[in-house]
Amino acid sequence: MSLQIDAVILAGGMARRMGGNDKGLVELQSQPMIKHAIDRIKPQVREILINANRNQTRYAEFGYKVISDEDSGYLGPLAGMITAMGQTQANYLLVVPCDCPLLPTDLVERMLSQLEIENADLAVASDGKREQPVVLLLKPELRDSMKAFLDAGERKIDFWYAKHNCAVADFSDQPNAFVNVNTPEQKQQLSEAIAK
Ligand SMILES: Nc1nc2c(ncn2[C@@H]2O[C@H](COP(=O)(O)OP(=O)(O)OP(=O)(O)O)[C@@H](O)[C@H]2O)c(=O)[nH]1
Ligand SMILES: [Mg+2]
Repeated sequence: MSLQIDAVILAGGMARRMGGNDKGLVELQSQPMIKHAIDRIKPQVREILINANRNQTRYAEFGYKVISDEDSGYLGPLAGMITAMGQTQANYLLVVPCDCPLLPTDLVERMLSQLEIENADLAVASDGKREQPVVLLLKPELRDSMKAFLDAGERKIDFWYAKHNCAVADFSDQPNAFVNVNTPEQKQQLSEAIAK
């Protein structure tokens, strides 16, 4: 039986730098930002879960299951990840944010390959300069470890994955794939770059 991989798209943040507007629904090139991420990820996984803490009805219109953080205190991205880890029955869970519209089309393939080469528990993507802590491929069994970390009051993802055997998947050949849209200015810049 081949490996099953599901994805969660994190859209559960407060998006303060976007003026509090729900970032996944903010439009880029006439499409909600999350739709760009869905289009990149859909061909690469079995099922998509959308993680959102508001506008759940609107997110459901994309046709995927919408899940909200088990802990509704806006604890950060780990809160969305742990919720999704408890819902998937797949062998691996891909985690991506809703605000990276140009994600690699070979993201899963390369993350899984690096994870297997290193016999690791999870993989994190790197653009060659920086690790992308919200772009992860992980085993759902890591849920207990993440729970203990959150229960201890810890919030930083990179501190959590440093406790595990974590492979780094190198995407330095496509550094723009992880361009992150956090502000209206960044949205405008990306819009102009795509139009060129
Ligand atoms: N489920 C969940 N996801 C979150 C939470 N906070 C951030 N995220 C997600 O994590 C990813 C990276 O977070 P940021 O880009 O910093 O997003 P943000 O916190 O909404 O934005 P700022 O308030 O401007 O920092 C995004 O996909 C967010 O939707 C949270 O409390 N719960
Ligand atoms: Mg961001």
